[in-house]
Amino acid sequence: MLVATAVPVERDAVAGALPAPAEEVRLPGALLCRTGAGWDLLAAGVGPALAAASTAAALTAAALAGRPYGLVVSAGIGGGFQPDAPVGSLVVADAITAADLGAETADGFLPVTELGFGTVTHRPPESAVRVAAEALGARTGTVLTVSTVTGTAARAAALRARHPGALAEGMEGFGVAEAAAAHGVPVLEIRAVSNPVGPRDRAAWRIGDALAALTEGFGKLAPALESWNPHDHQ
Ligand SMILES: O=C(O)c1cccc(C(=O)CC[C@H]2O[C@@H](n3cnc4c(=O)[nH]cnc43)[C@H](O)[C@@H]2O)c1
Repeated sequence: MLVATAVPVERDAVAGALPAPAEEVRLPGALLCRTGAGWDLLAAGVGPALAAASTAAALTAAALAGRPYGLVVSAGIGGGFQPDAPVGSLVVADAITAADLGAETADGFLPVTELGFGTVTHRPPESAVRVAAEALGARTGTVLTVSTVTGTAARAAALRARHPGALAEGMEGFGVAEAAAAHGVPVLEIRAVSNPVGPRDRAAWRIGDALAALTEGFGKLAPALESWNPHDHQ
């Protein structure tokens, strides 16, 4: 299993739930933290492009070593749409959607798929989403990937109008999912809500609480996913 977070403090929060010792493995474009429990952890960088590049490097290295990953988990803190995803709660993505990948037109936003390109949504295996959500006691819904953190009520409302099932937003999930899809590896995204999506209010961030939720969550998630069959993709 590969867990891709954005920054080292998120990676370390996940590592806090897994058995030591951890060994560092330097790869071209990625520094893997290998736990003794079959989980490789990667601080893949902030934003979808760097997260995709780093995750792809780790996936390629594993494939070339003849030990391909069975699952990639994009994990980290994120913004929660209120009131459905309160600060401190965990969200499991049933859809990982690039919310700002497209074109702005006089008639509104057009996703790249309507321009004839690529994809804007990856859907994690239903069975893995179910197992993860039950283990975590988390809600499931769309997690949006944005390149610009939402900072106004108007933008939050526009995103919710376009994606009524959205519970959270982050900046890496879609990039990690693109890399996983290119390797034919299933993907999950887990967000621990550190702040509400909406008007910028740094005083309202609860990063420590979200990181603690991530550690507590992975303590339950890891054993649950270890018994998930990666060949059962439904
Ligand atoms: O300066 C701000 O107003 C601001 C608000 C929220 C987050 C940031 C970041 O720079 C953190 C980006 C980092 O954390 C994840 N994250 C956390 N909260 C959000 C959010 O509300 N929307 C999108 N991403 C968020 C993200 O995945 C990055 O890794 C700054």
